[in-house]
Amino acid sequence: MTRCKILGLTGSIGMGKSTVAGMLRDLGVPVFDADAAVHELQGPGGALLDAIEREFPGTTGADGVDRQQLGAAVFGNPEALARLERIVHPAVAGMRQAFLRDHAEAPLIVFDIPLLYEKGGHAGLDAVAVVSAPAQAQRERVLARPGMTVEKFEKILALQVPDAEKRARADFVIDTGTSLAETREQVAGIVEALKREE
Ligand SMILES: CC(C)(COP(=O)(O)OP(=O)(O)OC[C@H]1O[C@@H](n2cnc3c(N)ncnc32)[C@H](O)[C@@H]1O)[C@@H](O)C(=O)NCCC(=O)NCCS
Ligand SMILES: Nc1ncnc2c1ncn2[C@@H]1O[C@H](COP(=O)(O)OP(=O)(O)OP(=O)(O)O)[C@@H](O)[C@H]1O
Repeated sequence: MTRCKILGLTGSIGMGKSTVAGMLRDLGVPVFDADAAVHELQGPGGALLDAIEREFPGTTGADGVDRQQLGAAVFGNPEALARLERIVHPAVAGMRQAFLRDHAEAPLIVFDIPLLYEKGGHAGLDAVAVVSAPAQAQRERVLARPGMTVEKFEKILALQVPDAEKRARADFVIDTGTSLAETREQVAGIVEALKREE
């Protein structure tokens, strides 16, 4: 039996990573979603609420973490963000290992990791795919989201490895500046190539 292959999926804010992750799931590929893991850990009854409340008093409640408030505390404050990451990242890594154990029989699995290049999460990956679109499309998508401001968007962009660098480092670039059908075709091509490869 050959070992299960692991593809890392990443991309900057608004580049279409969640949409592409959905396309991969439609093709039957198990996808571990790091963002969903964070939401679970920070949601109602989440395992990290006590630790977050101790470090950032007043940012949690019955509904879990107040993401607007915690985001305001950490985006633009590197020291605070580092404190939050020390709480969140080890817990996410544990969930990822459990997912891998649960899907060890699959020929291909995907780790959807928004901050793969920022936080150096390459270990153990066979390849990385970066989801990318022109900067103008990214900006329009992000600013259309409820609760997003130009200021918040720019703070987040400043924290992320530039798209051009991600593209240069990736094994595959998935273009989401085109139609959904064209993107779906690219995704299917990558899945086939990885499954074929020894
Ligand atoms: C501060 C929090 C609560 C804000 O939540 P909110 O729903 O407002 O934003 P969201 O999580 O959707 O992030 C918005 C954008 O910021 C980026 N971002 C989030 N955390 C970080 C970070 N630590 N470093 C750089 N960019 C980040 C995301 O990739 C995304 O592009 C949340 O981002 C968080 O807990 N971050 C720390 C944990 C982490 O590193 N998560 C990233 C996925 S593992
Ligand atoms: N060809 C395409 N491929 C992917 N998404 C597309 C495409 N064309 C338009 N879109 C739209 O762009 C948006 C991308 O949002 P999505 O939530 O997938 O981004 P994301 O990278 O996961 O964002 P974030 O990192 O901020 O969570 C969606 O509304 C999607 O419908």
